[in-house]
Amino acid sequence: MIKKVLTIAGSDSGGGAGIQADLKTFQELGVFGMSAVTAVTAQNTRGVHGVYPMDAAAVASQLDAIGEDLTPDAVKTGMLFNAEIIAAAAEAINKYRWENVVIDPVMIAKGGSTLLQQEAIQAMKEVLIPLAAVITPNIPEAEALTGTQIHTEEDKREACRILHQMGARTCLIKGGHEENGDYSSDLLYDGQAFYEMKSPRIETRHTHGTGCTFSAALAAELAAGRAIRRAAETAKTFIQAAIEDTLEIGSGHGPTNHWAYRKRGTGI
Ligand SMILES: Nc1ncnc2c1ncn2[C@@H]1O[C@H](COP(=O)(O)OP(=O)(O)OP(=O)(O)O)[C@@H](O)[C@H]1O
Ligand SMILES: Cc1ncc(CO)c(N)n1
Repeated sequence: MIKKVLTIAGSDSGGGAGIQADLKTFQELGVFGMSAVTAVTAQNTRGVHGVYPMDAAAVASQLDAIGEDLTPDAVKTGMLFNAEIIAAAAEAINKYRWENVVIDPVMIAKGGSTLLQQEAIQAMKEVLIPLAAVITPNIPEAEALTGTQIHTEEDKREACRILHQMGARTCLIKGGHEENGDYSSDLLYDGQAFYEMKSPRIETRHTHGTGCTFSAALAAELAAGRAIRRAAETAKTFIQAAIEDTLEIGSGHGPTNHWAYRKRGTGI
């Protein structure tokens, strides 16, 4: 049976993040990708030139079109931009009873551009986080959502506990932004136990779209029926390969290599 995964996210004209990263990742992991576009961004490896959000009604209409015909086995959200679009996403998830919901609470692009309005953070906490099978913040996003500061391992654990109390069934804080030089370590908490996934930090500037790619891989694996830890481990292996096997595209922060994981597995 073909598994279907829906991404509700923004378009990245540069092809490395957003909807484009999600659909490429879904394809690589053997699931059928679908998308509801929340915003069009004009972006390349040097930065964001423009952000053009969709009307929330246009997002709702895309979600209804999918919901009436093509039940997804997992859903991921990325850039949602404002409270109205967050409400439209939450409404569809509730209405169609979609499961395996991965919330990647995208807020700011690596160059500093706003991908989520500050005043929408409250809406994310109230209507979206309670629907999350997994939430995958990076460290600044976890800080913004919990109102804490994360410096130590214990700070990360505390942020995970808070996000779990807010209603996310699993919290997975990504360590790409950590100051610690040797490892990139992600922390998973399911309300009972902590589970750390650690990989050697790769020295590179080509990390555009790492978060989108990671959460898309996680959603694809959940759709395929994997348990959360196993899905997260595959997502970690997928992103490690994608960063390591660099493409050297563009003059700024280039995209990751979405086909590196498959290439390694099959010897292509
Ligand atoms: N230099 C690196 N070496 C190894 N792994 C990395 C590196 N940078 C990020 N990662 C991994 O990539 C995944 C995404 O983490 P990150 O914290 O970069 O997400 P993000 O900030 O949301 O990304 P983006 O906003 O660019 O989409 C995590 O699994 C993290 O451990
Ligand atoms: C559209 C979009 N979504 C997410 C990110 C975060 O990487 C980005 N840069 N652009």
